[in-house]
Amino acid sequence: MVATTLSTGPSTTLRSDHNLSAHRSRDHIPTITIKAASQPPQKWPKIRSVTRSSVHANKTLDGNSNGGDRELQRIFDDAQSLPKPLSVSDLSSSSSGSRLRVAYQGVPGAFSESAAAKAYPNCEAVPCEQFDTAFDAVERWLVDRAVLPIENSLGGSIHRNYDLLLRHSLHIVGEVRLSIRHCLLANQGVKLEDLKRVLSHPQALSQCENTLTKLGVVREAVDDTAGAAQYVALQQLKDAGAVASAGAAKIYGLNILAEDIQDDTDNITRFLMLAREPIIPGTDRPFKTSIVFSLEEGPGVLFKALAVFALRRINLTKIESRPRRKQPMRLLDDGSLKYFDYLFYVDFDASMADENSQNALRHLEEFATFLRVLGSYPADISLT
Ligand SMILES: O=C(O)C(=O)C[C@]1(C(=O)O)C=C[C@@H](O)C=C1
Repeated sequence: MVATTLSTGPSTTLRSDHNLSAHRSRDHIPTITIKAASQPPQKWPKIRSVTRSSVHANKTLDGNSNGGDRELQRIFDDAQSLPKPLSVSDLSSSSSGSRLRVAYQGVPGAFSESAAAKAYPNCEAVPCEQFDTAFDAVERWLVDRAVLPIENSLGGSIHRNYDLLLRHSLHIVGEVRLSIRHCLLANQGVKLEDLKRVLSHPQALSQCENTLTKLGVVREAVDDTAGAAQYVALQQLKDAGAVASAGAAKIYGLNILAEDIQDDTDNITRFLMLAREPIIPGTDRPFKTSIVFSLEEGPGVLFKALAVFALRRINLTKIESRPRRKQPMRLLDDGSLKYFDYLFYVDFDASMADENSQNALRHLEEFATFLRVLGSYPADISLT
């Protein structure tokens, strides 16, 4: 028996136990839950330390007399296991030669899993129940990276994930763009006209708005596209379908009723790769940098902030504003009430190794009330 968690909407979470005997091939794939973060799945080495400093603190020398060689070996082993700054070469494999473990939200067959495979072709993709769990898994050294969808060409920004970037202190070390091709899946023998409801991730449902409206089905939001497919299969639903990938159809033994059902053929999602340590930015290839900042109230302040880039001919590729959660309202010096303090997330086409970028951020720092560099990383210039 495996516990599967499906969220049926923003506020309700449905937890049900399913017998996976019909799907034995997936039994071995551990999905990380919040609880599992403190009890790693058995095939992973037991992780005792969770921070860089506690890694150091745990390494004590053995004072035994016959331990000279052993001691040296241990020091050597310890040195090998200490975290090293990531370099660009770490983007496709782990420096120790072992497979990089990449956490993603969802179950096998989710688009985030494909994004992990695109970014790190030989990685071990580790399914997590929630994005928070994926972040946690990196922070607790259970995995090496997390993958996070951040924006989509049809649906726009994934706001919640912007908030997560700020709440955690992981670094952006890469990005990938993935072409998202949605299929309508159902159990064998179920026809299009039998469908009364369709389950999927809210982003996926909104990307297929036109098709689903034409079908006149009820839409039900769940945690991820592949999770929807898994649920439809496990429950052997006859009146429900799932919007998910062709890969998910294969994994969960579903039939593809319709292909490419997204509103636009070119449906692209941009994912970010996150790590505990930043990579050393280079200038040998196109780099992007992501920052977040806040500003004082006043006319033209945002204009001034953006000018620090324009003056240096730095191209901005994205700007997103989000209300500051902890301080939604505050009193200004003149006694008036300011309703929302905003955080501005900006991506620009330059590496932090460029003096030009460093000068721009130094300039911005002079008047920003808060500034954080989220990461400087190689731009994904591949065709999706
Ligand atoms: O549900 C999935 O398969 C995901 O990987 C999540 C997600 C998203 O959050 O945007 C990823 C890509 C698609 O845009 C639809 C859903």
